[in-house]
Amino acid sequence: MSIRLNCLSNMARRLNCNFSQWSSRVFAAEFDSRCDPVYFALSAQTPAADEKQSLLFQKLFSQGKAYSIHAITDDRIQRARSYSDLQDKLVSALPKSCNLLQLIAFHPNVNNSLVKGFFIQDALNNAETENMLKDLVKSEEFHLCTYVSSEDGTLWQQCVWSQRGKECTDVTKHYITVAAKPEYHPSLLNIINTVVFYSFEDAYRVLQECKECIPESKEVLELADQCLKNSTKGRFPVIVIEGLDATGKTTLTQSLQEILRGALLRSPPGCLSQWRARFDAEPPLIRRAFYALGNYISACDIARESAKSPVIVDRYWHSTAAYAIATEVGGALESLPSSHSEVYRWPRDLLTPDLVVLLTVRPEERARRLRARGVEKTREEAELEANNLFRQKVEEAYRRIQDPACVVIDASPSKEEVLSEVLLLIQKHCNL
Ligand SMILES: Nc1nc2c(ncn2[C@@H]2O[C@H](COP(=O)(O)OP(=O)(O)OP(=O)(O)O)[C@@H](O)[C@H]2O)c(=O)[nH]1
Ligand SMILES: Nc1ncnc2c1ncn2[C@@H]1O[C@H](COP(=O)(O)OP(=O)(O)O)[C@@H](O)[C@H]1O
Repeated sequence: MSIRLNCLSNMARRLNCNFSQWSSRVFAAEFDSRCDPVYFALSAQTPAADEKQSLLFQKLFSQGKAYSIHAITDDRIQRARSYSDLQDKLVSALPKSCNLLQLIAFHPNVNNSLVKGFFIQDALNNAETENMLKDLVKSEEFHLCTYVSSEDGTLWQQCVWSQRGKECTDVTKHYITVAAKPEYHPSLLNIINTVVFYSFEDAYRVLQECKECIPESKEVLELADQCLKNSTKGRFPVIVIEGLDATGKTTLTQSLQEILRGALLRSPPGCLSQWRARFDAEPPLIRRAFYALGNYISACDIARESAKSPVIVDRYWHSTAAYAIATEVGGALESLPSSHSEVYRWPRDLLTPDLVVLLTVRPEERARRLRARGVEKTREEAELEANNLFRQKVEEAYRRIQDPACVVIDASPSKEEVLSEVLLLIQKHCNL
């Protein structure tokens, strides 16, 4: 089967669907964030013998008809929001006979090359599925493919894409081949300046790009404009208390404020509280940029207050980075970036605290305290409750952040015991 690449590339260019971005990528179809994805790639030529394809066939293509769909717009805000909307639409509209997998298309070892989409297995080969997907493609900038096996059992991808209602009628097929498992889980390519931000400018730029679609961004940017980008810490110590919900941060920080006669601050700062729920509803790119700017605005308050007294902060950059990394990185705990990875690097332009204390509590004790407190959990905390692996990833990401690293404290004992241990720590680290 000769592949008419030239024709396809010309057509792709005409349809603003840069074909080469697909043919040179590896695809990772993830059944469950707890196990390794299945990796495959497109091949312009049919390899002589590809016995491994039968494994691929078993895992991905033997469950009825298969499709893949990706948002292809170059606008990262629109792509992030389209992906989030697409997920909601697929979950609600796909026939029950379908199995929905996350599908990542990426260039191995190229940061930010990752395009997220979905792989759909339709066990009953339901015509309704294809019609529903084609309707989706007609309304958005999506790249829709179907997968077919020919008489000799080889697997092919047929691309059917649309440019807002103009469906391409000429389909071309590409041979699918098994791809080697990359050195790192592909989600690691999507962390730096996509879900974790290492400079004020990078976070600020994301919200600037949101001004049209999220008007509240303008007010957040105005507050960020008022903060000094490189806030310099005053002469008094700055102590950050970190930990999952219900580890005792609020209780401890209030006691520390009284005893040290200090200022008690938090991130995101109170001035952003009114918009928190609004940005929590946005995809990670936007949400994490919001929390990142919250840290810079808090840093401005910390700089001012630390000129007058010790400052205690309830959550700061460790929370922002740990939750973002743990949410983004799929696969087992081992998939997390290694301890020396640059993703754990403190932002050079963010005020650095003198001491960061990470409170840890046994899961059952934490659950007891959450119940006792009775406060509504954030979506992320509900996820922590349900997903032990996610909780382990958040805690491990906290521990891997350096400069400054967390000092880990077992916060299971009584409030008084935890308080006295942390006071000793502060005395030792901050000469207070
Ligand atoms: N503060 C903060 N929270 C984040 C961030 N990223 C995600 N979150 C979520 O927001 C939740 C905590 O929000 P907070 O306002 O700190 O709630 P809280 O009442 O201080 O939580 P606890 O005091 O830990 O119970 C976390 O459990 C995460 O689910 C971040 O960068 N900063
Ligand atoms: N050391 C402790 N031992 C027992 N209960 C605690 C302790 N610290 C806090 N609590 C209780 O656990 C619940 C959660 O504490 P809180 O300070 O709100 O945690 P966080 O701010 O980390 O979410 C509260 O009801 C609080 O009274």
